[in-house]
Amino acid sequence: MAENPKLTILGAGSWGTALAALTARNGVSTTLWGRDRAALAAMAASRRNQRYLPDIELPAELAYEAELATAVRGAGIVLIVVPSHAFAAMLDEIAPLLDAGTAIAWATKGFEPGTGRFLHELVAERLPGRAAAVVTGPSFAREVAAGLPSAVTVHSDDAAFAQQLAGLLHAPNLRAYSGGDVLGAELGGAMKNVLAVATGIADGMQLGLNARAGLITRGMNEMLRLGVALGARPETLIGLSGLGDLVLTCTGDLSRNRRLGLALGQGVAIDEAVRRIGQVVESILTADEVARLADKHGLDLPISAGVRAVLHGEVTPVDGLKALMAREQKPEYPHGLFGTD
Ligand SMILES: NC(=O)C1=CN([C@@H]2O[C@H](COP(=O)(O)OP(=O)(O)OC[C@H]3O[C@@H](n4cnc5c(N)ncnc54)[C@H](O)[C@@H]3O)[C@@H](O)[C@H]2O)C=CC1
Ligand SMILES: O=C(CO)COP(=O)(O)O
Repeated sequence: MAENPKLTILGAGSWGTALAALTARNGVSTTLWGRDRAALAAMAASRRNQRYLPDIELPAELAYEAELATAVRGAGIVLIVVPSHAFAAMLDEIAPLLDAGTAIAWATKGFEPGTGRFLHELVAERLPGRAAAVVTGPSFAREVAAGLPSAVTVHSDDAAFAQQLAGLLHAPNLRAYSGGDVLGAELGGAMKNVLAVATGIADGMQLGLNARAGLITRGMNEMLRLGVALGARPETLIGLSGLGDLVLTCTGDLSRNRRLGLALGQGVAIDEAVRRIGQVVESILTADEVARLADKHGLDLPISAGVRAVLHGEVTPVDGLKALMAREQKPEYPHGLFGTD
């Protein structure tokens, strides 16, 4: 791959725009594609993403392209940052348009809705034979775009590609690490969104700081048990993509998933809460897929299951909490630290 590959970012929401601003500021030749031509033209003219990051001035070096074929042509790396429900269709759209050597990366957090398949599985199936990497970690778009200190991680089976992409993202105020556990990195980034709803609900109900810490810790335990059952490495789950993003999203009010929980805990109806947030809230789809994976592996993940039930209106937040508190008393680690013995 070229030493200074052209980077094309697909998805001009908050995170796609923030990443594009970051790499363009880093001197990487970056093109941003979004499906909304008018919004993209307005961004090019004003150098602002008025809807998603209105306070951020975008770098003059950032290029915009509304034609998908033109956007991906000649790209060394295509980085996909659309919501998970649009991910598979995005892969199908670009498949016939990509140059032979173009590598694929994604910063989407979630699974294929309805199947529980990981996004890397979709990439391997629809764009076989290409270097592939996930970009994840605790990183609110607005803070990255504002240049506040952050850390992310890039995982790939291809160590050289993970290292190369991390190098393109690495900046004076952004530490980009790399690793080789794609599944673990994806699982943490997806599952923390569900757990953020749980802590949001507890905080919305004003249950106190002890409740929040208990939920984060037991939520981490659920992530470890599911992750290890699926083949993730425990160290990935206690790293930036798992624990790091869990802490951020469970405690930071910039999180849309946490804000959904806060609203539900305050008695707001789910449709109204989603309308107020006005951006993608991945937990709504991810909660079903976590439940599907847990069932498949015979795991009882009570916090994640409770969030799913609340999101489906099967229980109220109050009853969901009562059910969690009424569970049998038991050892903290009945099956060993990672549920492996
Ligand atoms: N915002 C953040 O701080 C972070 C977001 N992420 C992840 O990045 C992904 C994207 O999230 P955001 O940019 O935050 O969402 P957003 O709600 O800010 O923007 C979503 C964008 O996706 C576009 N979009 C929706 N459906 C599409 C389709 N079918 N085809 C093409 N584009 C489509 C929308 O037009 C919009 O530009 C999510 O999976 C999210 O979990 C990951 C890390 C940080
Ligand atoms: O993934 C994120 C930060 O790392 C963004 O979280 P939300 O999608 O909950 O806003």
